[in-house]
Amino acid sequence: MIILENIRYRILEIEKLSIPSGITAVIGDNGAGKTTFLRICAGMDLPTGTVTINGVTPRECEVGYVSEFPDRHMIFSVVQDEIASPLRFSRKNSDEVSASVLAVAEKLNITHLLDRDCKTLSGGEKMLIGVATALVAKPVLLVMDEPDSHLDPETSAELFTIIRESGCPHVLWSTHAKKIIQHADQIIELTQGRVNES
Ligand SMILES: Nc1ncnc2c1ncn2[C@@H]1O[C@H](COP(=O)(O)OP(=O)(O)OP(=O)(O)O)[C@@H](O)[C@H]1O
Repeated sequence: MIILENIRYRILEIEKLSIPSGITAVIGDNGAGKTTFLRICAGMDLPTGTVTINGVTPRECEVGYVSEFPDRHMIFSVVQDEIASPLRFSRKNSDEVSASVLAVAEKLNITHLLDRDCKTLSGGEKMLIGVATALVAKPVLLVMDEPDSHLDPETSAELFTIIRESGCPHVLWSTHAKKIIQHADQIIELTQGRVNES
């Protein structure tokens, strides 16, 4: 369970919100606060109030974050090094890193991209590399900020199935795509920084 209490941060004002496990679609108009909400859930920004994921703060557990603009956050030149980065930074041994990178690349059907230069990828390919990099360390929370804005509907639907099958306990998926919203386990709708009660 993700629990937010007494949150005040920029546009956000959330008294109490409990998010069960599963895929949660985060929706709302432009400027409603979706990215701000995702960033505090991921522990990237620290609000007034508390955010916990299964009883601990986001910074005390493994969180994978996929930005709306994943190429802005890529730090390595070659795709496989980029995907490997969370594991290398946590000093996993190289055999384990290689096996995990290959496994996540196979799941996302991107093995043909592993040797490519990140700069040469299309927008959709960069998004899939961002998802692979976020998933490789088996996060307890996967946060994705409008991944479908760069993906064609078919790839977006495939991504939904892959994420569902990944076994990641908590997924926050900001989206405007009706199909994703329909298939999510729950929906959080934001209006000017507040959660709509439904
Ligand atoms: N660093 C910041 N400082 C001050 N205000 C900010 C900052 N970042 C975002 N905002 C404002 O907070 C509001 C919510 O922004 P946010 O990016 O969370 O919305 P969003 O729902 O993700 O929007 P979109 O769908 O357009 O991406 C906007 O009015 C935005 O201008």
